[in-house]
Amino acid sequence: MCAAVVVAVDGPAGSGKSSVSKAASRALGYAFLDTGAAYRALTWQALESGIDTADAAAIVALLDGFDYRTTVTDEGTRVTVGDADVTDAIREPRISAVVSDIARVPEVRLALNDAFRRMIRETDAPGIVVEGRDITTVVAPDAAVRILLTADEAVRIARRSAELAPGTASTAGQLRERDARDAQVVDFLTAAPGVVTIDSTELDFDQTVQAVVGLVNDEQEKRL
Ligand SMILES: Nc1ncnc2c1ncn2[C@@H]1O[C@H](COP(=O)(O)OP(=O)(O)O)[C@@H](O)[C@H]1O
Ligand SMILES: Nc1ccn([C@@H]2O[C@H](COP(=O)(O)OP(=O)(O)O)[C@@H](O)[C@H]2O)c(=O)n1
Repeated sequence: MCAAVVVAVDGPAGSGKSSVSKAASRALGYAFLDTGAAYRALTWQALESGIDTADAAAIVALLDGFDYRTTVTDEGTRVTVGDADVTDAIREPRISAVVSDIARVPEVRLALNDAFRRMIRETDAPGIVVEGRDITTVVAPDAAVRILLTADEAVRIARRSAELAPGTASTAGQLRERDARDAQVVDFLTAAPGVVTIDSTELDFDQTVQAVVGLVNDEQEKRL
């Protein structure tokens, strides 16, 4: 039994899942778990090992020695695989381009989901905000608060483009293709029963964070 309040957040690429969830977790004094970082780190490991990401058997073979860790520092969360700090590398477009290959392998999802559930159980914070694609439905369907964070595609592409150096066109194509491929594996475009949709298309960043924090506070009040 997990004593922490679990806040599950799913949504498509660029909807604000990680930045909004991180800020909300800070405001609430909760821990934060970015599940996409683990899929990205395993992808980094595959590319580093010269493995074709379409080779599911080779990817599954990587799982055994996959030494994935996250460390919270004053500068933010650092992600390491073995001795390598991959915090920045896992955000590179070369990773985004093939991460969906890795995420569609059932053995990968089972292994990572087990690890995520363990991290949730072991948190010593009063709550934890967990974000990804299947948190509300598969990883933590019994979470106290379950949110689908969305925004119109054009807005998501504009936000993502503003972060990355390459032109909007390639960002747009990659984001669309990744969402389409990911949606074949898990449904993060429609809210499952009991999941609250927050559409941030017309909200600025702070308003979106406030919407998440408000939902959590409302839920906490109901439980008192
Ligand atoms: N409501 C919002 N208004 C404006 N910018 C936002 C909003 N939500 C997120 N952003 C910005 O959009 C970008 C993508 O957000 P991110 O958290 O990386 O999305 P995701 O994790 O869903 O892919 C970030 O630069 C973030 O600061
Ligand atoms: N719970 C999750 C989280 C991520 N993923 C995969 O990991 C990739 C990277 O996730 P991410 O959350 O870092 O992606 P962004 O939305 O931040 O761009 C996604 O495109 C999915 O392929 C997943 O399948 N299930």
